[in-house]
Amino acid sequence: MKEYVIIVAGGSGSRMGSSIPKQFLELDGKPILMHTIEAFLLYNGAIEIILVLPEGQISHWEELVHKHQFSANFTIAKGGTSRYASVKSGLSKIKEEGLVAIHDGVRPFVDTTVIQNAFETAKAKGNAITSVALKDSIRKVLPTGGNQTEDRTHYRTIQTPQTFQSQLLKGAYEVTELPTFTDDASVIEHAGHAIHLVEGSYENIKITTPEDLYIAEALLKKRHR
Ligand SMILES: Nc1ccn([C@@H]2O[C@H](COP(=O)(O)OP(=O)(O)OP(=O)(O)O)[C@@H](O)[C@H]2O)c(=O)n1
Ligand SMILES: C[C@](O)(CO)[C@H](O)COP(=O)(O)O
Repeated sequence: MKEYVIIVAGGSGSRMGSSIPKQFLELDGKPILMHTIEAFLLYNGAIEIILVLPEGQISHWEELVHKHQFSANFTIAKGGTSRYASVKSGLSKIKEEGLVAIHDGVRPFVDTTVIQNAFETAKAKGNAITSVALKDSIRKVLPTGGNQTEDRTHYRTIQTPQTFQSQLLKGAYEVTELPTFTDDASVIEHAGHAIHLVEGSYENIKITTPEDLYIAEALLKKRHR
């Protein structure tokens, strides 16, 4: 079955507060987004890559590709004003049926085992959503004020890749966008499908706020040892 990955990098990175979108910040002398692309090429050198970029940053990306002599093949799609709109734009580039992984451009430490497991489960069950167990205790903040303890074994932290049979995902993305959608699992759940969780990795961090860059540097150092 044909394999695609839509790498969503259409955001502005407001929580990072950097002068350029965080997906273009350098780690080990190379933009974060290039590390993410390479992680998928390591899994499958022939995977079809769709890269979703902010419309106003496409020429900046092209300059970076030139500067770093980055030779990967990819199709560019224009990002939207929400993650949902960006994924939808990426999906419009898929013409042939297959399996599609949706992955955050700012999760460069995803490894081959996680990607492979997600594709295999999606092939068998229709979808595969990577997740990890919570490490901290959690409390629920009540609308009436106050808070109460919750059993953390009832919860999982959700990551990407989130992988799907392409027709199933395209169908689900025809529904109206809800403000509560923060990932693709929510979209297909809303369309009535059961979600299949697969194991992610604690190293598969989403680079979101400035301190995540220190964690990213440490993870890179560990990999180079
Ligand atoms: N309109 C958007 C918003 C987000 N994303 C992508 O979705 C991923 C996860 O989103 P997040 O970490 O929230 O990125 P930003 O939206 O850029 O960050 P922030 O919410 O801090 O502004 C990122 O790779 C981001 O580029 C996207 O493609 N299009
Ligand atoms: C898709 C995601 O990375 C799963 O954890 C997350 O939902 C993205 O959320 P964000 O608010 O766009 O960072």
